[in-house]
Amino acid sequence: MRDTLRALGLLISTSARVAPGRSLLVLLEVLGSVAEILTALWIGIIVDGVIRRQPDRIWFGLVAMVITIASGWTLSLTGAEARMTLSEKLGFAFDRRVARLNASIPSIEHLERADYLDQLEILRSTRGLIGTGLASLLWSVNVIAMAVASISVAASIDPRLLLITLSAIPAIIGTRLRNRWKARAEEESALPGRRSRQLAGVALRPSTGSELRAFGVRATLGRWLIADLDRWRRPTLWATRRGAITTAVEEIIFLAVLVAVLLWLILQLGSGTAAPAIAVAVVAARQIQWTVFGLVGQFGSMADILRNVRRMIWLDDHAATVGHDFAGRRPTPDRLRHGITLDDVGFTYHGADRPSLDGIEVHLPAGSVVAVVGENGAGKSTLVKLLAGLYRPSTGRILVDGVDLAELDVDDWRRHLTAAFQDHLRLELTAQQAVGFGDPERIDDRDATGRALRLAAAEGLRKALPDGLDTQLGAQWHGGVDLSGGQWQRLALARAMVRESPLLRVFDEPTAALDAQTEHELFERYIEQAREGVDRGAITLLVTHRFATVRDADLVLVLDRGRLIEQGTHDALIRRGGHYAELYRLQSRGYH
Ligand SMILES: Nc1ncnc2c1ncn2[C@@H]1O[C@H](COP(=O)(O)OP(=O)(O)OP(=O)(O)O)[C@@H](O)[C@H]1O
Repeated sequence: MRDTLRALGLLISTSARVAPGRSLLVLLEVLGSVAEILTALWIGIIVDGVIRRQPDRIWFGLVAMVITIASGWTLSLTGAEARMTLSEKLGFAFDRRVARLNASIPSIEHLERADYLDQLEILRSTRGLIGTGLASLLWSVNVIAMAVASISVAASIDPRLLLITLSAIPAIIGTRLRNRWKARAEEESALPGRRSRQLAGVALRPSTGSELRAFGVRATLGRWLIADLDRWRRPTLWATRRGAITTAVEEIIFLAVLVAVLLWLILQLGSGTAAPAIAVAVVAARQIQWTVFGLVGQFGSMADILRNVRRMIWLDDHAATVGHDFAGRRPTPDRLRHGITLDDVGFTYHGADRPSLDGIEVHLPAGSVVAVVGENGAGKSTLVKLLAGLYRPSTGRILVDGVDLAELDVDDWRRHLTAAFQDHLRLELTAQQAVGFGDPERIDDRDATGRALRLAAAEGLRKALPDGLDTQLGAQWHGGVDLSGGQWQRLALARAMVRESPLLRVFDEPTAALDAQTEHELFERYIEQAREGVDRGAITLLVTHRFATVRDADLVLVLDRGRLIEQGTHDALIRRGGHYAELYRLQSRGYH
């Protein structure tokens, strides 16, 4: 109930904010249709005037009816126009709200959570429904008014007609069932809906097209896509079919009740003079049916809308919970004096049954170059993401010069770091923008981009592009050029070099698509860069699989299945003759 009230509040406040005038004008449509109810009253007066042979009553009824119909139409048309515009504006407002919400969450966890993505998918597939929320809410007032009016009219004709309202009971039960089925169908469709869009995307992307063709799996993918589309539509079809059956049953019950009540009336009134009374009773009975079913149906629609507004609130609440973990407001210092300390840090991904990082205790000294090595799945990227503030540790703390990272303003912290990730962005913009993205304030700064390209050893790439930095990237755009995997990676590296004086630079296997020699050269450049930032205490953290590259690092961290098993300089670790020394020996043998 509390959730429903919150949903109603959100609906009304958002409507009042995005279209205050139209939110009021929508009421005219309601007034218009309430006015039309009066038509029944005027007909009654006209009929009465005819029976009693009173021309004044007949004229009064006729004039009142014409005025009512004309004003009802005018009000309805004005209100309907307002309703349509309001629906659009409200729908857009909620779409924007979802987009803003997604962008505002500081963590990336929500983008990996199936339940969050499912709710988003449902909101996407029911897009537009929420837009009709306020109009539908006001229409409910109208439907209630009509129901009260028609029930009162019926009661004044013959109280036995009220028995017809009993047919609302199966309609209420049916509506509740239909809503439950619909909600279940929405939940069940979300996952196959997301998957079918993903499969369709895979089939259409040029980067995946070659693998699909090379493996000859296009037909298989097509079959899976059809199966997922089927799984996506089936729950809705099932709910619709069962819904139609319950509606038919309700209609039959209603007809049975109607016939029974009318027979009772007819048998008691007898024949002849009772004909007009029976006609009025039939009209009143139809009116009751219309309003009762309208009322129940209206509550069904409102339940649909509110269910989706509640989903939005669920997303809001999720964002607020995540926001709570990122509520720190302290500014990031301009230089590191001591360094970054990981104090018993552990991290478990949402839904995972074991931690990806466990009990990490290490100090990254200010001004150092730190290398992180370990086998696939050891937890290297997770560590980098924790340091970048993309997740918060599940246990322990990360201390930046003794201050918990959670206490720092996350946006300010990110302004003080720069990163190149393994799964880097392929920004299909101009080359200038794709690099300039590394510092939002310098997206169009050509000097900054030129410097960053030099530092990333990617100047050759600029020369190779037909329009230099103005070249549109991506073959799917007019005049766009595609790049090789290594070239994209160099752009990502250059992007990480745009920000001039970061406190933390993280490179998470940014050179995996480059050859070992190039990686080595680049790593030497990183070290040069790191030495330049030494007076700021800047830390450079490099994740790599190639051990030869990390020899010059000040500190090497060796991760194994989420635990930090060794740390020290390359020489110290080799002397120690442990896991690192063993892996280094194996790799050196492999390369020579
Ligand atoms: N989003 C996620 N949800 C659940 N588990 C995850 C997620 N990302 C990674 N993991 C798990 O966490 C563990 C550590 O992954 P991580 O990506 O940090 O390893 P890594 O050392 O960087 O591996 P690689 O060298 O292959 O990049 C792995 O067992 C992985 O399956």
